[in-house]
Amino acid sequence: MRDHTKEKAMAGPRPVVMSGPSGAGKSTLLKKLLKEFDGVFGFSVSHTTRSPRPGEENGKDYHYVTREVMQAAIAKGEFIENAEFSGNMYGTSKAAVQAVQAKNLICILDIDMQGVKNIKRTDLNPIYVSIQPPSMETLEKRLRDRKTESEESLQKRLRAAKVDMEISKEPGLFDVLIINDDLDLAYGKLKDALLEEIQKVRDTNKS
Ligand SMILES: Nc1ncnc2c1ncn2[C@@H]1O[C@H](COP(=O)(O)OP(=O)(O)OP(=O)(O)O)[C@@H](O)[C@H]1O
Ligand SMILES: Nc1nc2c(ncn2[C@@H]2O[C@H](COP(=O)(O)O)[C@@H](O)[C@H]2O)c(=O)[nH]1
Repeated sequence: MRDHTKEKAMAGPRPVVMSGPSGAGKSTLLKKLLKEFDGVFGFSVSHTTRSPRPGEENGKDYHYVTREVMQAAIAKGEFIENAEFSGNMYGTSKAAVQAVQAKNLICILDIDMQGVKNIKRTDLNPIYVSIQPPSMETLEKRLRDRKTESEESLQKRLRAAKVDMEISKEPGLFDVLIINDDLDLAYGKLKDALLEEIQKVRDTNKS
C-alpha cells in the first residue's frame, strides 16, 4: 500500500517538531503559536496511555487509549513513531499528521527525545526545535508548581530531563535551541525561527 504520509510531507509546508524536557514550556509556547497564527499551524494530536489531566480533552490534547489498543495500532503500522516516557506510552499516528497536512497547515509535533531520533529516520523533514529550561532548579519548580505529577512521576521526569539536556547539545540534532527563561523572549525567538514557513503558508492561502 502507498504511504500517503510521505507524499503529503513533501507537498505541504514543513512540519515543526518541538522537543525538550517535560516542564520546559513546549505546550505553553505552542499554544501561543496556535492562538496567534490561527489557520497557519495545526497540532498533531498524539496518542498516550497516561490519564488525562484536569482540563485536558480527549481528541484535542491527546487521544487517551489503553496500552492494549496502542500496541495493536502500532503493530498494524498506524504510527510514525512511538516511545515509552515516564511509565506511559506516547506516539504520533500517521492519521494525526495527515489530518493537519490535509488542511495545508504547518503540523506541530510535541514529542520527546526518543521521538526526535525516530522522526529523523523518516522523510517527514520537519524543523527541529529544542525548548530548554534555564536550569534544572527552574525546571523542577515549574513541574512542582504545575501540580500535575506525583512525586514518583516528577522524579522520573527530572531524570529524563537531565539526559535530554545533555543529548540536545549534540551538534546538528536541532535546527533551533531556545532557552525558555522569559516567556515573551522565548516566544519571540520561536516565531523568528518559523517566520519563513509561516509566510509560505500565508502566501499559499492568499493565492
Ligand atoms: N517562561 C516561563 N516562565 C515561567 N513559567 C513558565 C514558562 N514557560 C512555561 N511555564 C510554566 O511551566 C509549566 C510547564 O510548562 P509546560 O506545561 O508548557 O511544559 P511542557 O514542556 O509542555 O511539559 P510536558 O512535556 O510535561 O507537557 C507550566 O505550568 C507553565 O505555565
Ligand atoms: N515520542 C513522543 N513523545 C511524545 C508524544 N506526545 C507527547 N510526547 C512527550 O511526552 C512527554 C510527556 O508529556 P506529558 O503530556 O505527559 O507531560 C513530553 O516530553 C512530550 O513531548 C508523542 O506522540 N511521541
